[in-house]
Amino acid sequence: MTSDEIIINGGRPLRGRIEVRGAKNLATKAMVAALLGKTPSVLRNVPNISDVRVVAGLLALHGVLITRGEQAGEWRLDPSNVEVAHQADIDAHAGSSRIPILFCGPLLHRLGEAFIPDLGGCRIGDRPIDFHLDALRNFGAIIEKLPSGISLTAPNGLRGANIELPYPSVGATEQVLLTAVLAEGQTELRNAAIEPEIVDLICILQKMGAIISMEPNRVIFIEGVPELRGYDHRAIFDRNEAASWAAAALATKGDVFVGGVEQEEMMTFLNVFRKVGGDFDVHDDGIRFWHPGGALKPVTIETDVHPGFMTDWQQPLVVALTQAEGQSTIHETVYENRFGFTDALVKMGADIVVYKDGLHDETRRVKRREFEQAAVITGPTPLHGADIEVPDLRGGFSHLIAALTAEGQSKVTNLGIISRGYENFIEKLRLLGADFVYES
Ligand SMILES: CC(=O)N[C@H]1[C@@H](OP(=O)(O)OP(=O)(O)OC[C@H]2O[C@@H](n3ccc(=O)[nH]c3=O)[C@H](O)[C@@H]2O)O[C@H](CO)[C@@H](O)[C@@H]1O
Ligand SMILES: C=C(OP(=O)(O)O)C(=O)O
Repeated sequence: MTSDEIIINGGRPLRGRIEVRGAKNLATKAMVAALLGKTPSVLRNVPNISDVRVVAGLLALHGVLITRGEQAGEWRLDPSNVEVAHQADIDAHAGSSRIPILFCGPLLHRLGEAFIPDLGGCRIGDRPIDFHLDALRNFGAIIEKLPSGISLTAPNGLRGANIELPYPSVGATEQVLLTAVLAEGQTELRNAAIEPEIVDLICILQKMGAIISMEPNRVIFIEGVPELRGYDHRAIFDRNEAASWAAAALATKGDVFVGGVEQEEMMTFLNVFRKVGGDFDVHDDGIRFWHPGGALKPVTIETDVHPGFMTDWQQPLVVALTQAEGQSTIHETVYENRFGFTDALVKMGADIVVYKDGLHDETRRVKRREFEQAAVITGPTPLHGADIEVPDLRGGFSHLIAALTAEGQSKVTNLGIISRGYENFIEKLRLLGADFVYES
């Protein structure tokens, strides 16, 4: 056995308590924001995941001194000596994560130049960066495409801009925020993403001295300031990790208290969880999710930008839907190719049909996006163990859930991808009473 695989004996409910950590989709960006400060920043509740380590490596290459605090998950980031990194060293980070694109604005402000390696992240669609590059050009950046990344300069500095995003992209909104805060003059961003992690990033930037106001209808105003200081901040909890463990509790007919989760950011997920037939109790220190017995019910879900049902939640939930009585439909409107993970579930006995051009009937005639896909899940179908390979982060977690739900033994390989976004998931499985063999 290698440390990249796990053998799971399924069919046992998950029961117990685990804690979620800070969000991958905030902590990594907060680390980049530290580059903008004149003084060191302290970030708490940082998850021990590989995406965080990738960003730490890139920051270190640019001269940021990173030290760990006494408490688990506390990081101090000192940007006093930011410097240009060697392109060859940066190249080593190519394909590792999506976060490097957010270094553009901060490095242009600090150094007047930036080299960004080719991006990684989950392969769930084309994931272009045109909105990022258009916004940066609006601020005054000059961008050159190189064989292994992009190089940027700003010979005349960066100036506030009027930007309207064609779609409320999370990354492009963060790009604009991280660039506008130190740009000269005002920036108006329209059609911005307003995910809770973006609001948390805005809180961090405000602590640093930025002036940012969130207006109705996805408009954000930023008044550039000449300098920013460091921040002290506790990262918002990871909504995706929380929803994943909740889905695991439901699919395995279990009962899991997920500590550190707050209701407000989970509202849309909680509604769906209840409609499917799961139950939950909100406490001050977390949310308990359980399967109350009886049949699960089918649902129709459309993934969307916040406050809609997040695309990252659909993959874990699909496993629970294989156990619902009747036909569920998921319309995926955020990414054009996010159902690849269902092949493994079908191999395990699920009845799932993917419609690559979307599904259009009397209830849904109009496509919201050109590339929509849909999956129809008909249940309940018993799942049986199989050898399966993790395709991407959330798909990988859904494979773990499927193996935990299935009767018999499954071997899940390529586990490393799951460490990109789930801290200590093996230990958490142990805490919840899962039956498995894993050798680190
Ligand atoms: C590290 C991180 O925070 N990842 C999250 C972030 O990804 P990420 O920030 O990459 O996702 P975006 O919100 O930018 O992407 C949404 C849509 O916009 C399109 N698009 C985006 C940028 C661009 O320049 N051009 C373009 O066409 C994408 O192809 C996609 O169809 O938000 C997604 C949507 O909530 C989540 O699934 C990811 O977990
Ligand atoms: C798609 C995801 O992440 P990334 O943008 O880092 O690939 C995710 O977290 O599910």
